[in-house]
Amino acid sequence: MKKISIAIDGPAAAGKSTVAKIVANKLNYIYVDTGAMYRGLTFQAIERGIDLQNEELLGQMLKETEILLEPTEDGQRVLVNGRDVTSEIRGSDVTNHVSIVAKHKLIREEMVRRQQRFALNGGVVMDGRDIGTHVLPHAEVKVFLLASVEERAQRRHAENLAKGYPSDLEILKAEIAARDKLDSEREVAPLKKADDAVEIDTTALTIDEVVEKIMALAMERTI
Ligand SMILES: Nc1ncnc2c1ncn2[C@@H]1O[C@H](COP(=O)(O)OP(=O)(O)OP(=O)(O)O)[C@@H](O)[C@H]1O
Ligand SMILES: Nc1ccn([C@@H]2O[C@H](COP(=O)(O)O)[C@@H](O)[C@H]2O)c(=O)n1
Repeated sequence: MKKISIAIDGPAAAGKSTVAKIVANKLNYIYVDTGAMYRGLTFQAIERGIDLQNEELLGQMLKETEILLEPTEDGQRVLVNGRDVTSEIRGSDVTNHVSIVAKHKLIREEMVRRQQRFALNGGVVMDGRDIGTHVLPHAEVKVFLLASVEERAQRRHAENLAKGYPSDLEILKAEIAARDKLDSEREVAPLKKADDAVEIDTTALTIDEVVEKIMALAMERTI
């Protein structure tokens, strides 16, 4: 069967990585979480005390930084220069600063180059903010996942509580909205639905229902 590329974009906590992982497993494709790459770089910059507005310095650091995404049983491991930072990059410090790092042109150009290399042979499910518009503009399947900000915050809140992390629903909602605003309003490759993407509002859909819809699109384009 032909191996295609599937691009999944959308705002924060819309369910992109959850469904992307399941679809990739079902199709035996590789899964690329591009947000984890921006998060990995942000983690390292914060740790080194680098000014996140300093594009030149961040760009230089990225050139010297290897970011690996390794598949595991239940998801993926993120290695930054060989160091496992999988859980550290999900912390609130990284989450609340990553959009500053991700707005820089130099950073995006290099990240996009690396992401395109992952997809060279097809057979990839990639999620992010600019996959359908910039990284894989020729992807056979493009999906733009949406859900209301209340629903997204509620889902993230439930996830935090299940993991035993402290969580405040109102703070989460404000953080998600702030990140969406930065990601949508930046000059370079903003969060935006590609003209040819299929929009799926997941507010009232289960994970399985969303997966089914994406699998149906994939089957149409694979045959
Ligand atoms: N359709 C759905 N119904 C209910 N819960 C969902 C649905 N899709 C995803 N979730 C849950 O919502 C939370 C956020 O999902 P996920 O991490 O996949 O979002 P994301 O878009 O990848 O987020 P981010 O952009 O912040 O990386 C998770 O706890 C996930 O289990
Ligand atoms: N293609 C992408 C992917 C992510 N970003 C930026 O990274 C942040 C974290 O992404 P998550 O999917 O892990 O939440 C996101 O808010 C963006 O700032 C991006 O710019 N492009």
